[in-house]
Amino acid sequence: MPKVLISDKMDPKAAQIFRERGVEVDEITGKTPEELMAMIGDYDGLAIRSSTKVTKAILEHATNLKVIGRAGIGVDNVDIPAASAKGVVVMNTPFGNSITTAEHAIALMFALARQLPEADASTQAGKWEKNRFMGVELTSKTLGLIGAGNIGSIVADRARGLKMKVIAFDPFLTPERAIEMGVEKVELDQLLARADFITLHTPLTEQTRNILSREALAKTKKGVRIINCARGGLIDEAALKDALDSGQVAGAALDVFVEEPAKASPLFGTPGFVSTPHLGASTSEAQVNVAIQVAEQMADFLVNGGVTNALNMPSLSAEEAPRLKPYMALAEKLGSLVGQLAHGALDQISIETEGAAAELNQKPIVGAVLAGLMRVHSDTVNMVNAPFLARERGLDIREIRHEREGVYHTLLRVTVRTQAGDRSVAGTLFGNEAPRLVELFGIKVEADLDGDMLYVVNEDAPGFIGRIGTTLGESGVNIGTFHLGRRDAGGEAVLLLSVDEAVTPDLIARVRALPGVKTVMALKF
Ligand SMILES: NC(=O)C1=CN([C@@H]2O[C@H](COP(=O)(O)OP(=O)(O)OC[C@H]3O[C@@H](n4cnc5c(N)ncnc54)[C@H](O)[C@@H]3O)[C@@H](O)[C@H]2O)C=CC1
Ligand SMILES: O=C(O)C(=O)COP(=O)(O)O
Repeated sequence: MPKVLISDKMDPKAAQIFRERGVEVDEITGKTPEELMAMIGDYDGLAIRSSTKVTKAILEHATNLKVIGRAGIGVDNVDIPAASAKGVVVMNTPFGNSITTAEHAIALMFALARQLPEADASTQAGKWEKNRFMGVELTSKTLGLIGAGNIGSIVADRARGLKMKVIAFDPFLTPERAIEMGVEKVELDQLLARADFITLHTPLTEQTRNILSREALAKTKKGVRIINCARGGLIDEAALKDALDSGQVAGAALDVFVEEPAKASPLFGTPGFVSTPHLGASTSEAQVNVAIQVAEQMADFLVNGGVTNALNMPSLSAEEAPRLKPYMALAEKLGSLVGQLAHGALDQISIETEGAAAELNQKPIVGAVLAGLMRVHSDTVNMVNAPFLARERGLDIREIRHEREGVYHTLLRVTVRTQAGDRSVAGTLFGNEAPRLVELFGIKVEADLDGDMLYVVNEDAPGFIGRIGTTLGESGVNIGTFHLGRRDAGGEAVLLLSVDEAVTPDLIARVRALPGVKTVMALKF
């Protein structure tokens, strides 16, 4: 039974779903990195929010880990390259808390416009400072959206409902989408110059880090109010403090900080500054949504192999999974076959599909070919880390779909480029489910690729099959299946034998000693 650790506070629905789906679950929150390192080895899955930091060091101890599920959106607390290299799938729940977070941004915008936190504190202190708190209206003001994705577009929608003018800076926002959203697409400098309020909704990346830098803040409209419900690090906090002090920025509301938990900050106590402790996603509705989604996605993966919302591997829907399953088995076997047979460095791999195979989602097929190929050299390779490792080794990966149907109703061909030239293998599915090799290095040969096999290339000559049968018999090796193919009569012939036990070096030496034998190799599937 797969076992999952929930290491951050999560709605109880998550644990309930794991149990219902046959996944064992422990909920242990608030552990130090050292404590997490000591326990992570027991688990197949790790369910987190933003508190747990899944570092490379933790992943190194995660000997059984297959999936990390983020009950939320941002995954900047997960070292995704390290997880990918280890073959661990990382998934998030990209929509479950977006409305809630957008609402928090709007709430903070009102809090700034009407100085609600300060007015509340003053009133509850018995001061009744009616003349101290003069606000501003939102109607007709310009809201500058930095990042117009899921959350940004909900914020834009709500802001338009408040009769604000919305302008957006997002390099990936198409003009059509901007029209659909009812926003004006602008460059960052224009946004800074024009916005009365600025709200940030981008992930934290190398491009967005300090997007509101000291220089950017200096370009803002005097008296601007800024909201950040996305990620700490998007704003230079020291520069923001100075801009608040100078009055360049009239108000700033931060839900997220460079260092979290933020227990001290020069910003604290600054007039016009409002903060919440990373509460963007904290509503009961959003927490139930993300808990249910993450548990279902992780259970799907651990129990059935379904992949949804993974950040480091292609999705595989519950409908596609059964159709793709035999193709992935075929793809993995063909990848493994070329990996075992092709010698020396490979610099290019082409994965061609024809007929029915060409109509399927190609990404999982490509992932499975690469996993088969790379696993020849490492036991820890799987569909997740294979493409990553292949690219790291400089392998040029090509996907080619042929609409036409050839001799076979469905065909998958894998060709690798080696120093000795191209090497190609092809396979089909018998009865739409049984993987079958149909071509090996240009020679037609039909074979199942299963268990231990012996691969022999020899000169096609009478008597050879008898001799090899005798040699195996004398070695006490039982032949399961026997497949033959040849380029042309009297030319090069290929023999693929499945055998009931592992092929020993002694057997290889005996076969190699037979007249006419050019190559002998043990294969394993
Ligand atoms: N405070 C909280 O509790 C929560 C925070 N978040 C954070 O909100 C952020 C946004 O989430 P979503 O809207 O769901 O993400 P999304 O992926 O739907 O949208 C992000 C947008 O940022 C844009 N973008 C990327 N690079 C950019 C750049 N250099 N300049 C301008 N725009 C750029 C993208 O094109 C995309 O449209 C994430 O960082 C997420 O972690 C999400 C949920 C809760
Ligand atoms: O979903 C996100 O990106 C968030 O930042 C929410 O964080 P949380 O799960 O509340 O710690």
